[in-house]
Amino acid sequence: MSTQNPEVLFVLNPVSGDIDKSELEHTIAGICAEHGRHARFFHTTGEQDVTQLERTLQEGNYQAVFAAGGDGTANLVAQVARQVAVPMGIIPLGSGNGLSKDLGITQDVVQALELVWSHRERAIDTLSVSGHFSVHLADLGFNALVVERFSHGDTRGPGAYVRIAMQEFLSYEPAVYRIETDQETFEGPAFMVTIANGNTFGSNVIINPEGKLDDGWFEICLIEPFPGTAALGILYQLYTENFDSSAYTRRLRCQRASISVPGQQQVLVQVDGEPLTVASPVTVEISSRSLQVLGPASEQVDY
Ligand SMILES: Nc1ncnc2c1ncn2[C@@H]1O[C@H](COP(=O)(O)OP(=O)(O)OP(=O)(O)O)[C@@H](O)[C@H]1O
Repeated sequence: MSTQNPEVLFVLNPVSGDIDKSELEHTIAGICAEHGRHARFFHTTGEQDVTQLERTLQEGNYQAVFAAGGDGTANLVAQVARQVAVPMGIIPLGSGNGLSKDLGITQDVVQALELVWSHRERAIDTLSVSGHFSVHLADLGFNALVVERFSHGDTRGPGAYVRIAMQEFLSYEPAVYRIETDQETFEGPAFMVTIANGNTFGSNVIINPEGKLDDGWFEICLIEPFPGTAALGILYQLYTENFDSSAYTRRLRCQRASISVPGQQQVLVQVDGEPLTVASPVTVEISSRSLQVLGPASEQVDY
């Protein structure tokens, strides 16, 4: 169907966040039409989405592309949007929606749709984690294991993370990591090692409070092993509250890094919520201001 109105593509993930999205297309299309935009939809399948989305964006003439899902959907849209140079926004419809929170995007779906006609466009950094695109947070260690278990479970939503974390914690043994960055070297045990472009996990844990999405740097945030007496409090904080004042946190700020687990050929890494097994060492590189994003027009936050 041809239209005079600028077209906006919405990438809908039908399974994200355990949210029923059956009425959503109708709502989005109606609100967009009221504001002189023509909404089109791309439904993710979980298979070949990068290739299919790239083709869809190349064949169309889209003013913007919106990820309507969680952080995995935002990662998919970001890697393709960057490739085809179309700005992206996020309609938060996942379990955690960490990147949308870092961008100051409201978690109210209808309000977030205002980004279609009222926004501030900015360029943010992106990362390559052993060749895998990351725009938000990746990690090795405990959280990667929880994400991997979560991905095999049949329940989505934040409650499932907490339940799995509690189960896994009881038998978890922190590994020893060797981290070489362009600034310094660290070697020692860690409970988890987060590679942070952004600040905040979907659970609202601020793992990297000083990080900025557009400063050309990323942070490696370590949570070092903690005594058993502190365990429950830390675990609770990690999945429910801010975690920026812990005595067990260390940060390495850098532009390049290599992370290995001595004695292991392969390691489990979660990248923007997706679990992957990659060869050790894990290499991390930054592409400065390589992705155009649409944040709130009123947003004063310096990200
Ligand atoms: N049609 C589909 N059927 C099954 N899985 C899908 C489908 N479309 C996408 N996926 C999978 O959904 C996952 C991404 O979900 P997403 O991260 O957006 O939501 P979430 O995990 O609920 O939220 P968050 O990451 O914010 O916690 C990817 O693993 C992707 O392969």
